[in-house]
Amino acid sequence: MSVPHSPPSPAGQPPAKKGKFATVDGDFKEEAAITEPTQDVPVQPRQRQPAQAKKTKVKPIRYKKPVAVDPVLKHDILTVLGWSQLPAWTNPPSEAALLGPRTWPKRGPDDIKRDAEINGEELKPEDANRWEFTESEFKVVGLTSHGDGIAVYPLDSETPEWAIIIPFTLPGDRVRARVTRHAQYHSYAEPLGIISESSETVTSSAFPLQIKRDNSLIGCKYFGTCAGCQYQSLPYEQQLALKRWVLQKAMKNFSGLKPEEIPDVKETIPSPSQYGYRTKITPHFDLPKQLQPKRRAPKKPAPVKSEEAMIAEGTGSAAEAMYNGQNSTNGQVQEEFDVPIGFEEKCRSRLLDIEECPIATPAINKAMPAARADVKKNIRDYKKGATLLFRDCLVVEEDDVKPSTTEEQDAAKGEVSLVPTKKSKKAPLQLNTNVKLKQPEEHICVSDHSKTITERVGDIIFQFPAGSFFQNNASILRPLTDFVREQIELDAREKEEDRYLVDAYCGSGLFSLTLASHFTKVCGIEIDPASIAYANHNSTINSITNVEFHSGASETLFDAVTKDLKWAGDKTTLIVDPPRKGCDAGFLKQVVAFLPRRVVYVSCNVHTSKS
Ligand SMILES: C[S@@+](CC[C@H](N)C(=O)[O-])C[C@H]1O[C@@H](n2cnc3c(N)ncnc32)[C@H](O)[C@@H]1O
Repeated sequence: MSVPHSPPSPAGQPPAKKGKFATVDGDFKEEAAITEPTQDVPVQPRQRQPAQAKKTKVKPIRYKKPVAVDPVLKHDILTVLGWSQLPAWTNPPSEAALLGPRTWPKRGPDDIKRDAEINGEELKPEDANRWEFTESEFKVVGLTSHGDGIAVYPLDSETPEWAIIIPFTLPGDRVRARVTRHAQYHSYAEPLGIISESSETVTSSAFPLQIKRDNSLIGCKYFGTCAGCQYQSLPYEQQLALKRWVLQKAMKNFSGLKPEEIPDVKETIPSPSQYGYRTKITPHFDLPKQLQPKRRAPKKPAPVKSEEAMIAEGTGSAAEAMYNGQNSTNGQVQEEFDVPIGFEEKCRSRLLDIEECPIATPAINKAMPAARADVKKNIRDYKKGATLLFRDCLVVEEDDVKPSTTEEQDAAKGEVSLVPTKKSKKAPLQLNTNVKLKQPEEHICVSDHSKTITERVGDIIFQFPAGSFFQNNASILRPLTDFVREQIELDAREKEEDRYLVDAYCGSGLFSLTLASHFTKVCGIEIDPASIAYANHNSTINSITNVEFHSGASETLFDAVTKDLKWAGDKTTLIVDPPRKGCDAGFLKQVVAFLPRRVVYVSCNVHTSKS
């Protein structure tokens, strides 16, 4: 997560004072994906089977014409290839040139004959001339802002330098990789093994950092295959340096600021925990092909039976009966489906079966086996694939969610009524305002989107719907909110009775409530009504009385602030923490018109903090 403050000067305004930018680490190294090497160094790139051990079926390389080139990736590639290559970007090689036999190393007729023999296949005459790509050696010379290695390969005489993106590799690595996909301006390859690894001494203008792989640091058995994490093979301080470099590049290349206006990027603030910190994960699963609706056996009208009757005759739950006896255990042997439940595999569009996720909290990892087993056992009950929710939650002394009662009863009990989350159509929840954390603190895992989650940041307790946004790295929340407070630097000339804070995109009130004691009045705005209801509830349970929360789009915020609240810009601090896509242009226009005294911009995607 990047936390720059003092945003770039908006168009038409005097340049922003040269400020400081900092990154706070703690993203899901999205954040968020190796095998046994072909030779000496274990990268954990994908297991390469000895030729005789397995049938080798080389899939044809896919060519996908991209709709638009990611400008950040384009910049990273051209920095490696040299900007003299820019003309090639306006006239990219054709599909035929990319896929043509002269482009990539060829498998000769002997290879094809050998493979056919191994696979027990008959060699057809046309196969003798069939061209297929095999793997090759690549030297990695750069790194994309998303953490993938960039190698350069001579495509043909017209394109002597062509970029190959190879995940899990680092500048300085010599690797074996198999090209799997071409895009219009570069190709993707999956790593097969490291031939020689990056060394500390390697730096270049395209990659100015000194990094060195240390595979003993890898804390997850899926690292190198799962698309979730990129940097586990690097010492943590080098991961932090990489994050800072990404922010520096973004400021230089995408902020629109003149070089003299570009702020210094401070050292990345480390996350107190590097594993076991993530409080939410959402693995998913697809239905096995055999169970997908069009493949299911057509429904026959079946006599309606009671659930008890079905249980008595061993046909399981009513849901199982939907599929016309397909699920019957009545004398038939059921086909077992080992459904992968997890995250996308890097380089391949398929799911990886994840039994544990070491970056998630212990409570989440404890809950995963039973939830996974339940899905696998009851896979026939699902009509389609789904995403599972695992969310870490502090245990409160009493059950915090109570059934809806009358308003008077609720008022008498000191309860506030909350609107249901967008996804749940259930009756409004009633939350207990007397929230006491179980001592010593205990964590559980919650999977129901409509349930209430409890977290603590310093002395402040936060509750929010399990299905709504809350920062995912609990260990970094105190340093993050402290950092934001330090950046505000209220000065003595700001009268205590005249200090206002606007928290745009406030969620369930994280910044409003952790900063409220420094301001006369605080106003938070958030588009998700459920989060707003919980923000109000959070101010109640923490006895914070100088905050008000409004449900609505931040784009409409300043009308309320200037007309209704009558707060002046020069007395108001603005915190902006938008979703990954960044702020809407209308909102930014209003910020410029309002001219707040200071702005703290919290961002999880530095590349959308431009504007
Ligand atoms: C990155 S989260 C930040 C939430 C909060 N500041 C926190 O740290 O917990 C962004 C929030 O913006 C909300 N949001 C998205 N679009 C919005 C809009 N147009 N106006 C107001 N809020 C919006 C989302 O619901 C989400 O809660």
